[in-house]
Amino acid sequence: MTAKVIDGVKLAASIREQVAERAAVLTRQGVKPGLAVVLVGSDAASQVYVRNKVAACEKAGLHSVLEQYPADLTEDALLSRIRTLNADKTIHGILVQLPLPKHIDAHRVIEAIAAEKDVDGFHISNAGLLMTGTPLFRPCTPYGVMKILESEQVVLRGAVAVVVGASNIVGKPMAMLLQAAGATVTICNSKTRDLAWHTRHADIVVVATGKPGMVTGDMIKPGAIVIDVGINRTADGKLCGDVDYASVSQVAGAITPVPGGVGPMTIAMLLVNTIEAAERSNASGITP
Ligand SMILES: Nc1nc(=O)c2c([nH]1)NC[C@@H]1CN(c3ccc(C(=O)N[C@@H](CCC(=O)O)C(=O)O)cc3)C=[N+]21
Ligand SMILES: [Mg+2]
Repeated sequence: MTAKVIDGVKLAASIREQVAERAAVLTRQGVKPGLAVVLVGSDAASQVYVRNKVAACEKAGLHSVLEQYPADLTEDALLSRIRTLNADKTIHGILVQLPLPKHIDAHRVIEAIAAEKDVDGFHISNAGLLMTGTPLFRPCTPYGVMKILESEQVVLRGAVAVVVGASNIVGKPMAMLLQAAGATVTICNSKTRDLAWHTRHADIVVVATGKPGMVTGDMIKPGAIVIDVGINRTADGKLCGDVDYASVSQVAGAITPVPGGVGPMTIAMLLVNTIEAAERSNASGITP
């Protein structure tokens, strides 16, 4: 069997079109949705990502502000910028690009973002709301994966799902969203004994480990859907995921490629979250 290759670029484009329509409605009502993206330091990959995010905003008719600071910015200075953005009525979403330099406590920074502007969904109150079944913002990458599964018409009720990787930004919220949709979810980690035993039982496998080639074709149930969240750069500068694409694509029913799978969806869902934030502030009548 050769897996269907899921086109994340195309799905992301259609979601961004819907965002553009909602942005136009809000703008006519006098509320231009705004996103602030904050980058500390000059990591090359981070610069590419934040520029892509800002470009996607402009294309969808959102207002965006890119704030770039040198790597030696103090934590206090960053917290102070966040407080200013929290109070800025033209800004509905705030994203602080991770990772942050080591001298800055990322937890403290995330908790400083107003929960109602936390379009990454990383704030503890948003994590708690997701866990208790009343999400405000769903973290963009897992949210994008859910949209992929929906567009592939994957039945989640009663399905067996395995999430490989237990990070706060992907693995754990991914498991929560799958669980809320009725799947039976196992979260595996780097210590899991016999990872293949788990993945072979799964109808849905989501891989977010940061280690290329961790999941191979022999670990996949024939026909399963495999979602590759990994983004790794090979020695020759090419992008690759965490899944061994060559072998898995011979066994899976469907697979997301890297690039062109989950990555573009992450950006599309960031725009969705920003629109939702702006719509909520408009409905509450607080913002101009
Ligand atoms: N606060 C915060 N929020 C994030 O959402 C966040 C972050 N920090 N730090 C870094 C990661 C990474 N991330 C990506 C988003 C899109 C692509 C993407 O569009 N990837 C393209 C390829 C892009 C390329 O060519 O490099 C693709 O997979 O097709 C990748 C990675 C968001 N992140
Ligand atoms: Mg740190």
